[in-house]
Amino acid sequence: MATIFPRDRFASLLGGAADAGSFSARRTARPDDLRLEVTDIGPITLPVSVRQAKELCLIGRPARFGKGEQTLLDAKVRDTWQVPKSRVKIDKRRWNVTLRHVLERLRADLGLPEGCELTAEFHAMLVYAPGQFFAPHQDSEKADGMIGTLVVTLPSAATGGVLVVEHAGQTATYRSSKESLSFVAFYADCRHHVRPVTSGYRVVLTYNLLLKGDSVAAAAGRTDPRLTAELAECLNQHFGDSDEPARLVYLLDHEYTQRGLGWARLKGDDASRAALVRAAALAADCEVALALAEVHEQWIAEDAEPNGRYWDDDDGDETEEDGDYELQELIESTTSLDCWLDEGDEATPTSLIVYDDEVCATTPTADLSPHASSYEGYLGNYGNTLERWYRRAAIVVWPRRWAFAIRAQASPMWALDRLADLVRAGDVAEARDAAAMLAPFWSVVAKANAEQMLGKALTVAHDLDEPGTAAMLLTPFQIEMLGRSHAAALARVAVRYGDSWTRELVDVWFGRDRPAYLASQQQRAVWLESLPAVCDALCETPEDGVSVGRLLSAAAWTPLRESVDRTLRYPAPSHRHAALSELGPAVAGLLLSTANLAAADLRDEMVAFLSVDNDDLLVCAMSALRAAHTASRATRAAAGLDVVSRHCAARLATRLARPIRSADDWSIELPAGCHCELCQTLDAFLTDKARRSFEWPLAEQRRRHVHARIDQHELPVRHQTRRSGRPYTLVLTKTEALFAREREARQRDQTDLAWLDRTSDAR
Ligand SMILES: O=C(O)CCC(=O)C(=O)O
Ligand SMILES: [Fe+2]
Repeated sequence: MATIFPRDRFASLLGGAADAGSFSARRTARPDDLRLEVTDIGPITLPVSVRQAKELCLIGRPARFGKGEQTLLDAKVRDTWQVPKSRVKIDKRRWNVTLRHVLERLRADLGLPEGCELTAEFHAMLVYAPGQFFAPHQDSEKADGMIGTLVVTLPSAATGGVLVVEHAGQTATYRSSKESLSFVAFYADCRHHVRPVTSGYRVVLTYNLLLKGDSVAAAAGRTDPRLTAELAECLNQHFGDSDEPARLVYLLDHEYTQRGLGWARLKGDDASRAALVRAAALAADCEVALALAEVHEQWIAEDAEPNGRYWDDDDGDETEEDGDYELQELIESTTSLDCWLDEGDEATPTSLIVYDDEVCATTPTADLSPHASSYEGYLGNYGNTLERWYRRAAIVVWPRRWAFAIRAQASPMWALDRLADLVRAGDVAEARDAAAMLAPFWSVVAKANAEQMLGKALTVAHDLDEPGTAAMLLTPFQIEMLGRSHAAALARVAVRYGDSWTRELVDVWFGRDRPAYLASQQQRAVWLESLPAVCDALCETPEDGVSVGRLLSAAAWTPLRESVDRTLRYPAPSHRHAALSELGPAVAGLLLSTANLAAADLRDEMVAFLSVDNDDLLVCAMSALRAAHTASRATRAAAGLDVVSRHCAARLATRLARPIRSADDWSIELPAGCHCELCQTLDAFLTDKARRSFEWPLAEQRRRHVHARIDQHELPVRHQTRRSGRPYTLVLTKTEALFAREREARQRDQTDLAWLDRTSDAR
């Protein structure tokens, strides 16, 4: 026998409990209850005559429909006449009594508890001539408190024009009456359509349905104590006595927009179920929140027989959105929650993924209509897959003893605020205990908004006065998030917990254990450029910010030097130089930081690294000097940049002192790399001053090796293959670029040297 999990029993008890309200309902009234006049036409007689209906069409305008924020006109979606509102006059005295009466019954039909009230706000008068219709759609919530739509159909001899309303896989159809006024109400999350009118004219008044009063509070008065106790028992079993924080997420049946979500405004059965869940939670010492859920399901699906009809019959039990596939097996479902409202409707920004073993629902998600879907067709291992996204509302329940952990998972920022509040109130011990509860999940949840949380986290970590918990709180962050605004808090926390604690933290922030791709080179470089400002701020803190700054810069140097070393090994000179030049500002940032911090050891190490005789490194050094140029002369000197500048100048001068290549010197240097017999032949040709071209019979593989060597190092040599004879002949020709490049290099050196002369006073 399959086990029934407590959470499933919970959902099924709730399913049986509700008053079985419907998502739509109909009531009727006598035609004399409506006295309606339209300007220029006069009183409308009921049943509506064809003559008056035609007159209404003549003064009508094509009706628009809402799509997102827009209202559109498209006769393929909505084809009906709308009579201008200003022309419609209804005798209110009589009509309001009828409406109140009808709405009171519809309230009950729709499963809304006594004690709350439905009111209707006139929206539009519509006339459907033969052939006119309105394709499937969902009404937008046009006002706060709007929970549905009321359609009042005037009696007429029309046929067709059936109103079809769908919700959670169920369909209701409403034909208009020849004699009575018909009132159809449905919730705003129902898809509905009007089928084409086949003969005569269909005339309706549409209303926005508003809910007055608190639907959940009204239902609360009528909850069955026995059922509440059973539900509470399910909660106790679900949570058991384990120490792991857990939730129960009960998915409701109706859809809500962010604007429309609120405890007081739950629709239909959701209201009475929510009242029960709240009562059971209270009995089981749990807390609750209302949330919006996005459910993503992935199914294995199979192509189905196409049925080819546009207007589906209502009695078919398959209500697939387009009927061309059938669901076979659920591969995966993920539920994420946002927009968390506690019992007082107070909102907490949330972004939380919940696990399947904490989710339950009375109506399975697959019975609802997805707001998006994509059919992948055949996909490797799985065959055809279908992905669907649904929006549902959810009630989240958790034991009060885990309140802090559960809320912290939903909103880490809230957790930090709460810890700060506790500290401020003098409850440091309680704050410490609460913070310790975050340990199992903090590194995962804090990553989401880490950037905005670092400042608060530093302060809280300091105030807890507990090194282990403080380190746990700070571990999820990355060095690139640290800005000058964090300096004071960082210095304070470092002084409080000491050197080796800080060193450990800084290492983690630099991603010692983090895959390299997580912090891109680019982000790191930008951060290094900002490091002097961070160090400035650190130096200004009353605490010992300088030693933190030294720790940071020392930790930054190792990976930066490795980047430079890696870049030096790029074979193509153009890439190598571009990348080395890009690293210059980061190198400058770090060097300037050493000046602020008087970190002479690190400075000397960096200066020595930059001052070796290497033409490639010169590119990086020049770029660093240019980037640091805006710093004051004293700072540049303290950063050792004057030494770097002198080294570059000397190296440039040496290079410029070399004789200019004579016009008949065609020798080219082949960079080291390969010593194979082909490369030796190639080298002999390249270094030969006199030879410009070389005809070299070579088989394909061997030709390819030679090509690769030439291209890899961007040598000024053209390679062509003459496709005659066997093997083909590789024709190598040294190009004029050899001379052009040398001229350009010399010019660049001159410019650089002149710039150094202008900008340095030390020479
Ligand atoms: O004409 C009807 O019955 C429904 C009209 C409608 O769906 C709307 O105005 O949004
Ligand atoms: Fe509608």
